[in-house]
Amino acid sequence: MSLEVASVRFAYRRNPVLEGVDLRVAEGGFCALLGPNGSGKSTLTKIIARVLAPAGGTVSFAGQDLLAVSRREHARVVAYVPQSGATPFEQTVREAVLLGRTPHIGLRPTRRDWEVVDAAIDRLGLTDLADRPLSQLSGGQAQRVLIARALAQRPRVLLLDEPTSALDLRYQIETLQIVRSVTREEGVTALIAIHDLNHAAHFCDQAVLLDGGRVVADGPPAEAFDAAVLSRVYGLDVRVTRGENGVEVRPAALEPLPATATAAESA
Ligand SMILES: Nc1ncnc2c1ncn2[C@@H]1O[C@H](COP(=O)(O)OP(=O)(O)OP(=O)(O)O)[C@@H](O)[C@H]1O
Repeated sequence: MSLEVASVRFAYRRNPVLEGVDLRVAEGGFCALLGPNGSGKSTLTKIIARVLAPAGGTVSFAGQDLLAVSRREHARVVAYVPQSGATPFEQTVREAVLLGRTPHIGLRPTRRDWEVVDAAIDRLGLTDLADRPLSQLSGGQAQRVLIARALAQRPRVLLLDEPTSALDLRYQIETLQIVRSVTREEGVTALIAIHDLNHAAHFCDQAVLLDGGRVVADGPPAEAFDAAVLSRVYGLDVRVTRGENGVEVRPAALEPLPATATAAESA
């Protein structure tokens, strides 16, 4: 059982963005979707989330065609955390997270639904903010609400589009730990668009690198990260080191600088 994307093509008007993308994430896998700005990461996650329809290709999970099932069935399988969410009116955190239960709820939420909601709120460290309106949250707190909503959905596939972009260091790490534990403990399959190559290498078991509308590297990060490929794709000279702590990517410009005389010394 796996999430499979095959030959997916997409263009915005006449601007082709995805030109035959193939990838496969094993059930319970945690896959990083990497690539420079504009390489199509968001577009691909939106296609899997059915926000956009591809011009061609297929998306399936466990053999089920995710582009053909009903919206409700799709929402039972796939949860999507967009880059940022609309905060329409004075909805509270708890009400916003309850929206994640929509595909499971009958006429009204049950006690069990509220338990799942409160557990997701607790997991994202939002308990103290549960009754606060979304309009009164910081950017990072609002981002954590979107993640809690996706977890409350209890999906089989979790798609996250740069979910840590507004988070401080502690919550970046905690969020990635949470997603990893959801994959490990609950067998959820996760695909995360992310810019930090080192976070991807540390937390994910697969890295897929997009460039020019195609997949140019795919595999365990330690194998997929190649200095020559990354340098070409990002247009920046990078070094890749492999040590006890796994693989690490560093721009050559961040290598220690040669010692230079200070202004005071040379005066
Ligand atoms: N709504 C849109 N209309 C037209 N072009 C778009 C639209 N959304 C994105 N694009 C273009 O499609 C390409 C891929 O964008 P996408 O947002 O998928 O890239 P990305 O890899 O997620 O980028 P980033 O790292 O900056 O978030 C870019 O060239 C972008 O300008």
